[in-house]
Amino acid sequence: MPDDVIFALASGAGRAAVAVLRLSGPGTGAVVQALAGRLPPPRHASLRRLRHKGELLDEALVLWFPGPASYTGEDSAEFHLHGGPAVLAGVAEALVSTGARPAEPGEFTRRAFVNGKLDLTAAEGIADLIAAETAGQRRQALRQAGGALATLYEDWTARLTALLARQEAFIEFEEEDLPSGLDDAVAIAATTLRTEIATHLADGGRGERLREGLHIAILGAPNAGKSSLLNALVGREAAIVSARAGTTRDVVEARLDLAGIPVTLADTAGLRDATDEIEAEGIRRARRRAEQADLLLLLFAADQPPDAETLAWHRPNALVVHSKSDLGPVPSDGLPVSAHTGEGLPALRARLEAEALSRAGTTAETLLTRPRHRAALQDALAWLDTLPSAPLPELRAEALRAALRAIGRITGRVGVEAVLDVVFGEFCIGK
Ligand SMILES: Nc1nc2c(ncn2[C@@H]2O[C@H](COP(=O)(O)OP(=O)(O)OP(=O)(O)O)[C@@H](O)[C@H]2O)c(=O)[nH]1
Ligand SMILES: [K+]
Ligand SMILES: [Mg+2]
Repeated sequence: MPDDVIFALASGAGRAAVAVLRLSGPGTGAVVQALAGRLPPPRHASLRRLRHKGELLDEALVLWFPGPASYTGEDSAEFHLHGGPAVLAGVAEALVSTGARPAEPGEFTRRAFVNGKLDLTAAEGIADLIAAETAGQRRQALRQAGGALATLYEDWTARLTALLARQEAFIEFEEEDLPSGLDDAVAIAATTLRTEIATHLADGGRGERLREGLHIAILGAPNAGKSSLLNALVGREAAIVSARAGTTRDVVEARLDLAGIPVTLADTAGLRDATDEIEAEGIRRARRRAEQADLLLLLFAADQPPDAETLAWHRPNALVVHSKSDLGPVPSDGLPVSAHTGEGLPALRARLEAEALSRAGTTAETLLTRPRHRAALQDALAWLDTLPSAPLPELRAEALRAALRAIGRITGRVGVEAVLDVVFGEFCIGK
């Protein structure tokens, strides 16, 4: 258990009207007293003069949060200072001279986890909430920080623990002492659990995609109007547009918010057999980006015949867009769009929003959000899958224990020891 007092700026860096400095650790009360005199009443903002070596540093609001009813579970405090660099430097220096030290990244939340204030998924939710750029991300992060995933996984953990307890009892006691069919009951309950975990996993990666953002790449022949379309969709001149074929070389990225889902839209080099070394590298990058993208926009310009290079990218995740629709009639197999007149842009945007919503999370469900959740649940599922064919009760118990450990890795609460209490507490077998 760490007993040093840590401190950090909780508000953003830079000059500001108010800067919030946060402290945590068992010695926090003494540190606050050293700077601010007597402690304010718990959880009430009090105006205090902060002094160090006789010098006035600032007049600040001081909040005192005695543990365990604090964010970290430890004694904690906040100074709401005037947000100037000299004030912050002076207070930081004073804090260090009292023995406090600057916090490591994430250290407050880490201490909260160590003190049982939240599980790992809630801690991840808090990190995601701070990083959230769109409303969709914010909703998902808030749900996770509020314990939605923890509740789901803890429910599974509790049920697995109960199953393991029964399975252990089956091994421990003579069969005639137990209700008949107990082993079958374990098998049936395990199958139900298995189905729930499998359903949770079969989410199409929507929660992860909402957290990480969706990648859309624009592909097409040189001069198909890719850069013009990117600029039109994001409403600024993000990429260079010119009448010369082969203008774009590097992948040009712009961020978009589509129905609350963060999207990185990538403009790429026009696809063709390039002889120019730099252009050829640009086309390699375009192809690499296209391979990684969640969605492809294939551009075919009304004034050019469809090119084989772009047609080759016709895949299930590709949308056909007929660009420069102001220049003439276009086929009906795609979306007509003109970056010059704006024709078709609202329809394209609506289509992209629908595609984004179908691929990324919605607000109603509790979705897993990180590859580590997925990996651990797949591991748990694989162990549950061994149950029906495991020839011995001991092996079935081992499989249940391994599944429990896998889910315990997600929440950070492994808790396999708890099973012993359940075995001898829940089962009064009369021995
Ligand atoms: N009439 C018309 N011209 C367009 C439209 N979109 C782009 N253009 C023109 O087409 C030319 C090429 O546009 P770009 O956006 O640079 O095309 P690109 O596909 O990015 O080209 P590369 O980067 O060279 O592969 C420019 O002269 C644009 O002004 C459109 O919707 N209508
Ligand atoms: K061009
Ligand atoms: Mg371009």
